[in-house]
Parts: sequence; structure tokens; C-alpha cells
Amino acid sequence: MLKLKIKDFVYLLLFAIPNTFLSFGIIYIINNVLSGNERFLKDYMIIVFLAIVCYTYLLNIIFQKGLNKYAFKILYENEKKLFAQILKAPLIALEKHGTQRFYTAMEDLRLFSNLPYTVTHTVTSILMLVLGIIYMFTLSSQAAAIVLFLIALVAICYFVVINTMTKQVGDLRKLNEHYYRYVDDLINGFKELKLSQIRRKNILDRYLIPNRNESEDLDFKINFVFLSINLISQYGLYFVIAVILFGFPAMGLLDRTDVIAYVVVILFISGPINSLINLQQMYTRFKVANYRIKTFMKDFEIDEEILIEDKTTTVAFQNLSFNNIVFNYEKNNESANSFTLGPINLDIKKGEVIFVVGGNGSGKSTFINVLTGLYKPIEGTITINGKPTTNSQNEIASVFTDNHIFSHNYDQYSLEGNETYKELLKLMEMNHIVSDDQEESARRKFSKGQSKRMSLIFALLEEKPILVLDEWAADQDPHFRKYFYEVLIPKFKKEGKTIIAVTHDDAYFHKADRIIKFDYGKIATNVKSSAASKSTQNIWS
Ligand SMILES: Nc1ncnc2c1ncn2[C@@H]1O[C@H](COP(=O)(O)OP(=O)(O)OP(=O)(O)O)[C@@H](O)[C@H]1O
Repeated sequence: MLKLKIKDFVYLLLFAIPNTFLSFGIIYIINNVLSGNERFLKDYMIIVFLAIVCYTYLLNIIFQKGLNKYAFKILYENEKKLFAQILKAPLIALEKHGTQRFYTAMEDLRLFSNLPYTVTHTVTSILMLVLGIIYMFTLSSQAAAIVLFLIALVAICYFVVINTMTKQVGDLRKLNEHYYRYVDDLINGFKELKLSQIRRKNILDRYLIPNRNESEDLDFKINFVFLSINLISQYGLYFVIAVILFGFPAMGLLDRTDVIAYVVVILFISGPINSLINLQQMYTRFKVANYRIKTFMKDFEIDEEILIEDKTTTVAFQNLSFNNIVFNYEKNNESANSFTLGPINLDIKKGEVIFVVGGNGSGKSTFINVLTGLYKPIEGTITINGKPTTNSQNEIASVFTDNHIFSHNYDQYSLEGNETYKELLKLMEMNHIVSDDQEESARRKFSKGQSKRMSLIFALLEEKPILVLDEWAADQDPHFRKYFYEVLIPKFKKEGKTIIAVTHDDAYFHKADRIIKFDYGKIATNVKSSAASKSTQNIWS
């Protein structure tokens, strides 16, 4: 997803080539002035020298500005792409890979903002190195060949040591992955940890501390090796200089003037050499990050069918049917779980109140996720008003068991000055808690039961014909639960809403038109509520 185009390389070379030649012009002048070359000891030479310095400075400023702009464009564009991708991804992908993956992908992207700088440094360093070596060859080919050989030797030593570290770096990454899981447990399970000294002691003594100890040792080893190897490249340079200063004149390869030129060139190219050696680590990190971003994009691939816009909204909702619908977790996420929902055949008519019941793990929530289009069935079709659909979001508003109140209003309606909203606050007995129509007042921290009431208000404001509620009343006090089943549901029904509610409240089964009971992923009972309430016992047996 992050590639440099040919156009970018041309832009890069347009900067790098003149920049390298000008920088090299600087050492060329230094060399000749130091060695007392008559042609360079003229008065105007200082002006030439300063002019080159100023020109290179300006060239760098202009280029760096463009580069910065480009780097941030890459970063922010890809961040936006990442958000778009995750919002289009199916729920099952998020459940399978976890939200953590999203955060690491963001971190990896941040790393890529360094890509243009790294490439620029690589190109300019290589050019500088090549020019330096050519210059040395023009003075003495034998001496230059020896210097080249010595530089290569230092570089080989460096890469051999670095490659032996790959395994340790991988081990450290694994340790850190475990570490982040413990951190996650510590933050999200803080209350549970506070309540148990044993748990606190175990997470610290058995997991966090051993993990940190192991990481500390490995981190130290890796860093020490990197430090030592960087010193090799630094001290290896002194070794090369010693050969030039003492070895070459003794071997008769260079005279004094050329020795000065060689030393100046070596000092000048030592920067690019060190940069190239250090940049190698950056390329390894880019490779890993690129792989991780690619797998992230693949794992969160968009299901084209889900993106197809449904046009059913133009016709008023009449009925929704499940025709031989089958859903399976195993087929969707390759896990060992073999839970299968279906085959389900079901008709839901406008204005019906349906209670979905069943034991824990019988498939109620899975059914709701298929119904709302969050899970894609592996077989069968869902039809709305007789037309097959893969996307029922235009018809369904829902409140899930783990409801979430957004920090901002992402919906089409506005709360401010909204009379329906004010009425709903009263209807849901929330008008004493939320005293005005401001967004902030509706999006603060509520008690669990209150937050469910707010979510129901938001779902009703969507004005969709079907209302899906997953164990909505479970968090309500007895008074409001009774009010919900005896007043609210009949009121919504009267207004033409179709209600599909997952519930365990058998005392109110008679308030539904129909009871659908799930058992091992299949519809075991699908009866009129009058029949069900006469024999509630039968429903649960
Ligand atoms: N994301 C998932 N990946 C794999 N298996 C899952 C997933 N979600 C649920 N299951 C499994 O599917 C089965 C049905 O779960 P589901 O949540 O639909 O049950 P439920 O009837 O809503 O239960 P409860 O009353 O406890 O909420 C269970 O065996 C559960 O372990």
C-alpha cells in the first residue's frame, strides 16, 4: 500500500544528484586549499565556497519541505484508508483478529512516514560514497581498491552480527506481545484485580515480572550488540585512516598531498557510510511493518456484497423472511468452534412483536447478528418485501446487549430543538436525568440501565420500521421492566413498529405475538405467545 512511484524517484534524483555534486565540490575545494594548490588559493575562492554552501543549504531546505509534505500526505492518507477499511470490514473479522490489530497497524503506518527520508538518505549516501571512491581512484587505483576492501570488511562484520540478532529481536517482539496482553488484563480487569490479592500477586509475580525480567535481559543484549557494532563502524574508520596515514606512504602508494586528500574524503564519506549501515535496520523494520499492514488489509478485506446498497427503503416495509439460512463460525473464522445456526426458515410481518428465547449459547445473539446483516450467512437468502437482500440496515435499528453511546452524534438527526427527542426522554423516564437537549448531556456516563434507555431513544430516533433488542430489559429495574413490556412494547406496536426482542423474561411472554425458541442453533419452537404463555413450562423444557 506504500509505494514510491517513478515520479517520486525522478524528483528525488533531481535533488540528490546536484546536492551530491555540490557537497562534493565543497570537499574538493577543501582538499585543494589544504594541499596548497595554486589555482585554489585565489581571493575569489572564498566567495565560490560560500556560494556553494548557501546554494546547497537552499536546495536542501526546498527539498526537505517537499519531502515533509509528501511524507505526511502518505501517512494521513493511509490513516484515512485504514479507518475506511475497518468500517467496511465484516464484524466476524474484527471479532477474530481483535481491535489490538488496528492499533498495531496504526503504529506501523507511523513508521512509514520515515520512508521518504530514509530513501533520500540512502540515495544521497550512496551517491556520495560512489563519488568519494571515484575521487580516490583518480588519485591512486591501488590505494582506492585497498580502502574499498577495508570498508567492505567492516560492513560485512556489521551485517553478520546484525543477522545473528534476528532471532533475538523476534523473541523480544513475542515477549512484548505477551506483555501487552497482561497490560490489557491489568487495565480492563482492574476491578477484578483489586478484589483479589491472590490474583494481583499472580499477575505480577507469575506473569508481568518474569516477562519484564526476560525482556530486560534480551533488550540489554540486543542493545549492547547494536552499540558494539556501531562502535566497530566508528573505530573501523580509524583503522582505515591509520592504513592511509602510515601504510600507504610507506608502501609508496600515496604521496603526502594525496594522503591529505584521502583522509579528508574518508572523513567526509564516513557519515554516509554510517548512515547506510544504520538505514539497513530501518529497511528491516519497513519490511516487517509492510508485511503487517498487508496482512491487516487482507484480514479486514471488504466483502463486496455487503457494500451493495439496498434500495428497499423506497417501499414501506411489509415482511422479512429467512429462507434456509445457515451460518457457521468455523467457516467464517477457521476456529475449532463448530456452532452452526440454522437452517432457519422464518417469516416476520410488519407490526409483529417477536420474543426470541433460548438457553445460554443456543444461538440467539448469532441469529440477531445474521438478522441485522452483521454476519453473512453461508447458505440461504434473507428477503425483505420478497426481494433478496444482503443489507437490512435501512429497515433495522438495534440496541445490543453491550450497547455503546457514541461520544458524538454520527446520525442524521439532531437532538437540539428536537421535539420527538424531548418526548422520548419523558417516555423513557430520562427527562430528570437529561435536563436539556444538548448533545453533551446525552453522551455522558450513565448507569447501565440508563445507558440502555438512551440507546433505545437513539434507536427510535432513527425511525426505522424494525426494532431489534438484545436482552434490553435485563438491566432495567422491576418497575421499568414492567413498564417496558406492558406500556412501551404495545405502544411501539401500535405505532407500526416490528419488534424482535431477545429476552429471558418469561413473566412477560404473553406480551409478544410470537415466541421463537432456539436450541442448538435451530428454531425448536415457533408459536403464538398465547400458546406459549399457557405452557411457559413447555417452552423451557
Ligand atoms: N465470535 C464467535 N466465534 C466463535 N464462536 C462464537 C462466537 N460468538 C458466539 N459463539 C458461539 O456460538 C454459540 C451461540 O452463541 P450466542 O452468543 O449466539 O448464544 P446466545 O443464545 O446469545 O447465548 P446467551 O444467552 O448466553 O447470550 C455459542 O456456543 C458460542 O460459544
